Amino acid sequence: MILLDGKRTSEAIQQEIAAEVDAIRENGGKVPHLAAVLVGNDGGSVTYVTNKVLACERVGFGSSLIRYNDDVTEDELLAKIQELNESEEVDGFIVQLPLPRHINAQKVLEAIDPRKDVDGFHPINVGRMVVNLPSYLPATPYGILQLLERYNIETAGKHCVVIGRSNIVGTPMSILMAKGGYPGNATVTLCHRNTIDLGYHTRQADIIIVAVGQPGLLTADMVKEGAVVIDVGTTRVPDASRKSGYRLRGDVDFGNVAPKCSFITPVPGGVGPLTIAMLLKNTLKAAKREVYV
Ligand SMILES: Nc1nc(=O)c2c([nH]1)NC[C@@H]1CN(c3ccc(C(=O)N[C@@H](CCC(=O)O)C(=O)O)cc3)C=[N+]21
Repeated sequence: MILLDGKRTSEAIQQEIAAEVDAIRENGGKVPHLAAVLVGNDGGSVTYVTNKVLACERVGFGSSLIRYNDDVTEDELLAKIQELNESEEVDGFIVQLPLPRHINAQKVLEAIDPRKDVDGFHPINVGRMVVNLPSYLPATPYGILQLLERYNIETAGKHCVVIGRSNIVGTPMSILMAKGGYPGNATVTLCHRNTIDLGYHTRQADIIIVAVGQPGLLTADMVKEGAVVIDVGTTRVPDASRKSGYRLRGDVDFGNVAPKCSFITPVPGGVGPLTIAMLLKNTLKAAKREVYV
């Protein structure tokens, strides 16, 4: 069993990005700038956005964090997005999800200029991804592709079972794994809450990618010997023995599943850190006008 070290892989990618930023600066260019819009005080969201801003500093990007209370109006948010769309300084920005219920998240995402949509959530970027046009890939699936590639995991002709059909992970992941090229060329099954007998599907899988947010969903009896298991879940569960009062749990029963695997990601330290690295990568591409020329 080989642990897919997301933290180390993320650091390697961030070093590559930092080297490019140094080169841009030495050539008198403008360093990339990422802005993040955060609404409310949800613990997870604050942690992720803070990590994103810290990562920007590490690689030499400019960054700004724009915070609002839960009671911000949709119009206020849309006005800020307009400003970020027009900003000469900001190359890319994200609006952290989830948003409060009184705000139409889809409307907000569609207000983002696709050229600055470094999350890759705008329907234009999703559509371009599907038909193989240059686009910003959503950071979590993009990070998983990097992990497969950097560990030289064979995907062609393999049976890949994706569990979860969210817009930001499961659905794009299933599409990307089925595409031509490496990593890709897999035979893909997309499972979700209406799937009958999930284990029937997962037991046939060479690669399982689980993105549900249900701690311990994937158990050892559901996994074939030698499978590759990618755990996207990061649910906070109460833990009185921790200073923080919680710990992170993935969607995989790691202790029992890991011994059966050829490769497996831990939580924390697996997919999460890659998500941040690939957001930076997309911001670098935005600054270099690589996607939309
Ligand atoms: N517009 C938008 N874009 C996102 O990319 C987005 C979002 N909204 N909303 C929430 C989800 C979740 N997400 C994570 C990012 C990093 C970690 C991460 O770094 N996790 C660390 C641990 C962090 C900790 O200690 O809590 C790890 O797994 O090792 C996890 C989850 C991005 N998301």
